[in-house]
Amino acid sequence: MASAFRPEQARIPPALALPKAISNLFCFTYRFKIGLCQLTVTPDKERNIKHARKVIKEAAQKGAQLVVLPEIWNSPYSNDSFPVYAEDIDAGHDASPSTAMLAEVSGQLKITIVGGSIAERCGDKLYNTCCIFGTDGKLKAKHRKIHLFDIDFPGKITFMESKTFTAGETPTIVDTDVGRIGIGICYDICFQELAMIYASRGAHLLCYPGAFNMTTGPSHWELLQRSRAVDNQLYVATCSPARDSGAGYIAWGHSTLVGPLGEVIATTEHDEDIIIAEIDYSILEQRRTNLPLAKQKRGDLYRLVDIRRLDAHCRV
Ligand SMILES: NC(=O)CC(=O)C(=O)O
Repeated sequence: MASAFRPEQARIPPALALPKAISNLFCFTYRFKIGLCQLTVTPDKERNIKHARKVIKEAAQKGAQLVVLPEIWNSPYSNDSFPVYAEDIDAGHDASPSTAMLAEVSGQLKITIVGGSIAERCGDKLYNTCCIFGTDGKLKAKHRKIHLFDIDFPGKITFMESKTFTAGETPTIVDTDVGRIGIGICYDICFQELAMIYASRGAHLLCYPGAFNMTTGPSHWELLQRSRAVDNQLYVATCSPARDSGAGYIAWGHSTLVGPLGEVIATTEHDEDIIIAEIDYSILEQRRTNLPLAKQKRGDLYRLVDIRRLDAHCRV
């Protein structure tokens, strides 16, 4: 069933156990294929852009209506590289060849793209930024990573994204032809409140372009995705770069789609791959009827506060 998504309908909070008769009135693209492109990334930016274009086309040929790319897919993941590869996304296509390619290809193929992330230059600041393009090739939203990856596992990995990046200030939830999508970048997945805010605003799917590593990957990557999905009763999709054992930062890989009961629907190992998997939003309603968490919450005892009034940033 593929028809236009009606964002005004999606604003209805997802507490969602909607009666079938009502949900049948909705015009979401209820069932569609998602493509998670676990790309190899090299120091050659031009090659990375060309390669991403080719792989996105392949995913679309395999039926993907929504394509997701990895975190920092056009450059190595390092504080030395971010300033060198950064692009001024708002300054037009010449200043941002990576997002120019995403705009072109999404419009040409009439697909939605959650464009992983790239280093964005804005004045004297750098951000780790995800651009979301609609089926008309237009930029629908930009998410700047809110939680910077500053961690220290002595003898294993220390990384300080805040050496180069500034943290974003705005949660991003976006209405697309393939539903209402909450966006986070990698470390953003560790913060449950962000996912809860998205769920409370009617998200069907959370997309996290990410690049976990050989320390955090084995212990946290799948666990966090399944937790965000089962706690919020929605789909969660992640997309990592493929692993390059010779790189300064070694990505874990294992891009994954998780369903609303926390079940892994599709995943892969660490090599380059395209995961094509089906999403069916009609099961959200059913799962939330089976397990009516939203109705059973004790709002008299605890409550989530949306300090930044997320609706103001919801671009439709
Ligand atoms: N790039 C990251 O933000 C990595 C991350 O979050 C991790 O835990 O690893």
